[in-house]
Amino acid sequence: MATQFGCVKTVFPVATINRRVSHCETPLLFPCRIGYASRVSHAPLVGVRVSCCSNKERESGVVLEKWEETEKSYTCVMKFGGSSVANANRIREVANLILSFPHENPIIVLSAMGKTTNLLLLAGEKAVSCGVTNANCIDELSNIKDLHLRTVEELGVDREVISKHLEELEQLLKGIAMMKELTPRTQDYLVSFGECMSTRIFAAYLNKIGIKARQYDAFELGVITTDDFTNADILEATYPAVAKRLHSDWVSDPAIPIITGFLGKARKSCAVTTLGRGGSDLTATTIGKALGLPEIQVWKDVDGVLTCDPNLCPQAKPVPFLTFDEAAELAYFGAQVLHPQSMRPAREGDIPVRVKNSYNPTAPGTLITKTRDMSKALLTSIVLKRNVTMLDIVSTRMLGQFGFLAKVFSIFEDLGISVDVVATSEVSISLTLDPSKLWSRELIQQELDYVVEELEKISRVKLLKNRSIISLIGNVQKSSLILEKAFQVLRSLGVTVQMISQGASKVNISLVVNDNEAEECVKALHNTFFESELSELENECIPENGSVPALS
Ligand SMILES: Nc1ncnc2c1ncn2[C@@H]1O[C@H](COP(=O)(O)OP(=O)(O)O)[C@@H](O)[C@H]1O
Ligand SMILES: N[C@@H](CC(=O)OP(=O)(O)O)C(=O)O
Repeated sequence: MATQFGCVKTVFPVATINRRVSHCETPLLFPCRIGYASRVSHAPLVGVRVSCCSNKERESGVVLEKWEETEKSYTCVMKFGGSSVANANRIREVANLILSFPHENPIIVLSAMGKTTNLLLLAGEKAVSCGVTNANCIDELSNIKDLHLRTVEELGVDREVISKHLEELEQLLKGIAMMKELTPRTQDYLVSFGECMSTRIFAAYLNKIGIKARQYDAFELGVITTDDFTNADILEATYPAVAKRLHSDWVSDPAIPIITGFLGKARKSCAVTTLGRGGSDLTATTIGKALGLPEIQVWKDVDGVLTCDPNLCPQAKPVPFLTFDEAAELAYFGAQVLHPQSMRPAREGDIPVRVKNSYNPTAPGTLITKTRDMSKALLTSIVLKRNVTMLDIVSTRMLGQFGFLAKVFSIFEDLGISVDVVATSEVSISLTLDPSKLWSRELIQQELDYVVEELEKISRVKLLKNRSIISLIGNVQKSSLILEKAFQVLRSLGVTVQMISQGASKVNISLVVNDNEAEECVKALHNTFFESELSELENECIPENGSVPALS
């Protein structure tokens, strides 16, 4: 698969090329075989290619260097989620999909097969109370074993590639049963088996069919994180470490890297960490930034980012273009399709992210870039976050008292609780708390009790549970029109909005309503903004004749 290139005669300045590729108006990056080396890359300048350096580019007068013969290096990251590699058949299809881009040298990031992460979490929970002798009989363990052993058999690869992991997994569950506890650290180690096995199977399969591949565990590759088990943050040291390792392996022995998504290594304890559910997207964008690659692809089971969760609105349509800000907001406010932090490295590296469907590779997908033409955009997507807790906090002191907001937020900071949506007046604040922080049931009540107790020292507090945030992501320059339409819909449903907030990012308007009304609201809003005839005119939708991004 590695393509040798002829003698490269000219090269354009790194920054120019980087800018040109990243800002490529046409989203077709693959056919545009521009030499690429990135100013954000931590890798040495390699892989410069010139097969299609157009005249236009030459005329820009930036021919600077002569290069010796170079071998092509990595060209993009392709991340495949659990649904894309759910069984042997899917693995074959993904391998074919990768092969269908013969001129690319991708870096592959994989999630665990299918629902393996959920099964591992359930197995861990059961192990806590099942007793040591029953630990090897946990149903979820059997399901995981069946799936992985069946897959290696069907693919015709040696079961040795995962047999040690399956044995160790069983031992680990026995250990949890013996200890009768599952700490966040152990939980991360437990779920890491999913990605460790899927990548080993995939790499073995590629090698079997003659494509040279090399498996990497992210925690050995240089993905360094905080010690916040179950939700670790990637640290800066990751970028040079990953770039150095992947680059030197490429130079010494080129092979397609198959890397575990979702996992990292804690800086202090050196234990395995996870990046939060759906964290493989973040692994992909991190690697893309580390190597300064021209494109990051995340392959899912939907035709890109949609106008709404398709489980909620089956009529949801793909959104062809998004900005990093829109995608980040959408992910942060609960759209499962992207990990909330995944846009950060892509934005920092200014690397386009393409969301594609591995079940329907010819669908154009969604292209996420720094900027896009917003002149026709009204609403991009509607996102629902359920089971949110809202706090109404009214100062008991006099009007004009300064420092009230600071005191309130310092209480949240002390408790490590994130706040999602905020609306303030001089003497009152309404805010919603991030439910992902409220991880275990007992802790929720404890935490909330403590928050209220602390806040009551300076204010009157009303705690309102079972609320939902409906986020309207789009062109907030047109907020009057968005709100006019939205409130018409909500009024016709007889729904009272309890809080409204326009994000500083200027791409999001959040509305808080009761949980039991939220779904109906989202469906009606989606119908008005995306399904009616008028909405076709006001919103950007995929054109029928498809002048939208496509892969070569
Ligand atoms: N706005 C949205 N656009 C696309 N998919 C969404 C959206 N909101 C929720 N989803 C759900 O996200 C799923 C894809 O995300 P995920 O399951 O994390 O993919 P993968 O495991 O393949 O990485 C879809 O199957 C869909 O049900
Ligand atoms: N396997 C992990 C990480 C991940 O990113 O998965 P997926 O790409 O299937 O959402 C999870 O389920 O959270």
